[in-house]
Amino acid sequence: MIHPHPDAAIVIGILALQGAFIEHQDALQKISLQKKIEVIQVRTAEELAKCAALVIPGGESTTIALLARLSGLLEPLRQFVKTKPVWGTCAGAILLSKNVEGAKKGGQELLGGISITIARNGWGSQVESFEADLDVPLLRDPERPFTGIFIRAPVVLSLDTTPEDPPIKVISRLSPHYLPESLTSSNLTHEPKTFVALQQGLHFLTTFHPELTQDNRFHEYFVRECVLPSLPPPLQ
Ligand SMILES: NC(=O)CC[C@H](N)C(=O)O
Repeated sequence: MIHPHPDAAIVIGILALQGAFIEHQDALQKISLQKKIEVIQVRTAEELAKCAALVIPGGESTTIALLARLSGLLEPLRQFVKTKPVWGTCAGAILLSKNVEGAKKGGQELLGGISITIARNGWGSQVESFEADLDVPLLRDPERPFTGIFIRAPVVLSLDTTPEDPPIKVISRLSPHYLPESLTSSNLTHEPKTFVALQQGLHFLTTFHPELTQDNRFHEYFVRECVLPSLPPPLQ
């Protein structure tokens, strides 16, 4: 393997087919870790090939998948997910899931990557969108809650890991009282439905929109815990 120069910037792509990709680009560019980060917008397989990691933004997962297919990106994205870190936010979280409920008629193209079943629009339509303070014990300044912005957000229905899969780590969960009646059940404390930020191996998933706040601690977490560990030495 040819090791990139230790001072080479880490190229992180933002899938820029549809949705809130500019906000992710702004948030990542504000991160000051020990490595330089170059953020590029990805619309082609050639641009994807330049990336060490990828963020799939919020938007409409069916539209993003359709545009990915039309632009010849769907298969390159599926291959990328097999070896490099990907963070999916909201619609991106749906695309990163192995299974989806509430998909559009005729089914929904997914990339896989995180072994969960997720429900599109789990809280309902736009009018059920909400904000919630999240506990973030693994982020910088853990005593400071993170404002989660949930816009027609998906809900994690189940963790479907097999013995061969990396374990799923819950990074942040929602207080059960935010769950809609339709999703509540007796044993809420360990319900996957309260899990709103998950990590599995190098992949990361948030069902809300960190990029719509001025708080880039989730962006820092993704780079520190998913991107840097995926790089060949001495870049780590
Ligand atoms: N804010 C969002 O990304 C919404 C996701 C959208 N409801 C979907 O199903 O893809």
